[in-house]
Amino acid sequence: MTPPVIALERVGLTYPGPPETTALADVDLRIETGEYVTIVGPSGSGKSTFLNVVGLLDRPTSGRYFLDGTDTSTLTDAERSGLRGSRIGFVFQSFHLLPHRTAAQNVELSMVYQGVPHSERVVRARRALLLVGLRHRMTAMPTTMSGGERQRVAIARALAGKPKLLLCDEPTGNLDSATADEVLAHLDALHGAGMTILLITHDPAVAARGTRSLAIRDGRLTVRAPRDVVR
Ligand SMILES: Nc1ncnc2c1ncn2[C@@H]1O[C@H](COP(=O)(O)OP(=O)(O)OP(=O)(O)O)[C@@H](O)[C@H]1O
Repeated sequence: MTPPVIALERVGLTYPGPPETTALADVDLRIETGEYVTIVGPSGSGKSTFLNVVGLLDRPTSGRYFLDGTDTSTLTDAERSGLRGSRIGFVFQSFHLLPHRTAAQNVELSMVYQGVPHSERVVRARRALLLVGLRHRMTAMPTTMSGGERQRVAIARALAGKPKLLLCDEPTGNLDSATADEVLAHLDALHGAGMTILLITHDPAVAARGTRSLAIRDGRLTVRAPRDVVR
């Protein structure tokens, strides 16, 4: 049987401080392949902390986290980095593109760390950029691109690494609402093609795009209504 992409068992994270702060408490969550899960919460509710744990950037201080069936608590930092690079694609609010590289180079360079040979990097980058509708912008510099185009490059970059999980942190936070809709439509299409997506946001309208929506408050997850009830 295929393990869930994500399984969190009573995961908690307390920052030592001072003052000591419990940012995540007793989080249980399973995300199966192909789900589109959104987590919505106000400022300070624990969204970044949650994302950092799921993205293997921070270690929980209690509980266990399985990624694709691997118990991440038993891994060294180097093993965690390797797993992160091979399984997770990140999309951030502020795009994080290299300003002096073309769209295609930005996507290609993301695969260097994974050890993908140059010729394959070129092919994969092209394919990923086509997938997000950027055939005509492959050689453009990020500074000449709109916010929506930049975010689509960032999505292409995340996809090129062939991740099992796409982790999106406020992916539309820097975009006007029409552009945000375009980017969300691309995420819908990726989900339709089978990608597993976990998206964190403070915006309930963005959260409603997921097929399963959870709320986070004071570091605790609670269930929200599914997409067709929220809309
Ligand atoms: N490095 C840290 N050390 C101590 N406390 C922290 C640290 N990072 C976050 N916190 C605290 O943990 C709690 C959760 O913070 P977190 O950044 O995860 O929330 P958030 O929902 O992402 O907020 P925002 O939407 O404003 O980014 C808050 O009380 C915050 O002050």
